Amino acid sequence: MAEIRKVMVIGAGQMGSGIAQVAAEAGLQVVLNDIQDEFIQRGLAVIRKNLQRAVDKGRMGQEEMAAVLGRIETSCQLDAGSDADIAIEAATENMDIKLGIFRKLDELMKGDAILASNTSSLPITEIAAVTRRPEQVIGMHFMNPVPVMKLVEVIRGLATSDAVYTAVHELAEKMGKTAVEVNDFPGFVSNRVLLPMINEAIYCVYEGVATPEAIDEVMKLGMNHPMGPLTLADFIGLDTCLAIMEVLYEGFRDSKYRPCPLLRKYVKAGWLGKKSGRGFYVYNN
Ligand SMILES: CC(=O)CC(=O)SCCNC(=O)CCNC(=O)[C@H](O)C(C)(C)COP(=O)(O)OP(=O)(O)OC[C@H]1O[C@@H](n2cnc3c(N)ncnc32)[C@H](O)[C@@H]1OP(=O)(O)O
Ligand SMILES: NC(=O)C1=CN([C@@H]2O[C@H](COP(=O)(O)OP(=O)(O)OC[C@H]3O[C@@H](n4cnc5c(N)ncnc54)[C@H](OP(=O)(O)O)[C@@H]3O)[C@@H](O)[C@H]2O)C=CC1
Repeated sequence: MAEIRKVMVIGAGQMGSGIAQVAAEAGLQVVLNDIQDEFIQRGLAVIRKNLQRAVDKGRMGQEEMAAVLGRIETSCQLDAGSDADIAIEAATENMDIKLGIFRKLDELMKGDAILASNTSSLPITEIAAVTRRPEQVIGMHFMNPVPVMKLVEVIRGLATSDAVYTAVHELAEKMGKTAVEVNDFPGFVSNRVLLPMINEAIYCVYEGVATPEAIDEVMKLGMNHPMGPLTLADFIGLDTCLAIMEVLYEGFRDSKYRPCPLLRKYVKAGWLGKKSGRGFYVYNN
């Protein structure tokens, strides 16, 4: 396959902005897309802040920072990235939204472009099936915060070709990450293991076993987790956590994956965690 030089990132939220940042730092041309310019500007502000911190710490020169930012073009129109070699979709965790985006990408992008999704849990095979190029569709699952976390889970859909897998594996390594190959099952590996633990921690709050602070303290001091599960849930976004639990529950039809009612209640209340200012904790963003 031809070398990947240009990337379109769809969704400028916490994941999309991080993916755009590490891609531009790796020397790739980037088009960052979202439905509203306001979200793109918010994503760019986070990228600038991260790069400025690297400059302040002497890890990056001012000129390099300007060059990285210069490689990021922005647009609210998907066709601005139609000549990119790969699209990495990081829009909201909702199947209808993702299917709509992949249908459009399939129409717009050049024939040999790879279409990747950063979905946390949704089936890659189902996303691929709405395109005319299912062998070029793949999961490229970065971890949050993208500039810091080393892993990219690379998910093969049923039809994903070996050449596309290899190209995406190499791209992840070029972006300074370690790629791990996983097959397409609900929640893949990362969230099949992580989210039931988070959901169980929420059940502990729901059932009055302990306060959120106490639960997080147990897991930090007792299990050496860098963040307690409720802080992590707030960090991921409670809407995303609920969406992942729903995919696990519906995908396996096993009651062990039922989302905690308290999680549903918080999401209905708009308590989405750090990004909305309130979840299990309160934040001054
Ligand atoms: C839901 C899914 O589909 C999959 C997922 O992503 S699940 C979530 C996976 N992520 C995790 O589990 C994260 C768990 N938490 C951690 O690893 C750590 O708490 C953390 C890396 C986020 C912060 O680390 P810390 O040591 O507690 O804090 P701190 O010292 O402030 O930060 C360490 C470094 O990370 C950087 N950093 C922290 N948060 C950051 C962010 N949001 N964006 C960019 N950089 C960040 C800091 O600038 C700092 O960099 P330097 O050392 O170069 O200065
Ligand atoms: N949060 C996490 O820890 C992780 C999340 N992921 C996955 O990454 C994806 C994004 O998550 P995250 O960044 O946290 O979510 P955010 O809510 O922070 O960002 C999603 C962004 O996508 C935008 N968006 C929605 N629909 C479209 C569309 N049709 N076209 C372009 N942009 C759109 C949203 O705009 P608006 O606000 O208007 O809806 C928002 O700006 C999800 O699939 C999630 O599961 C993967 C790994 C970790």
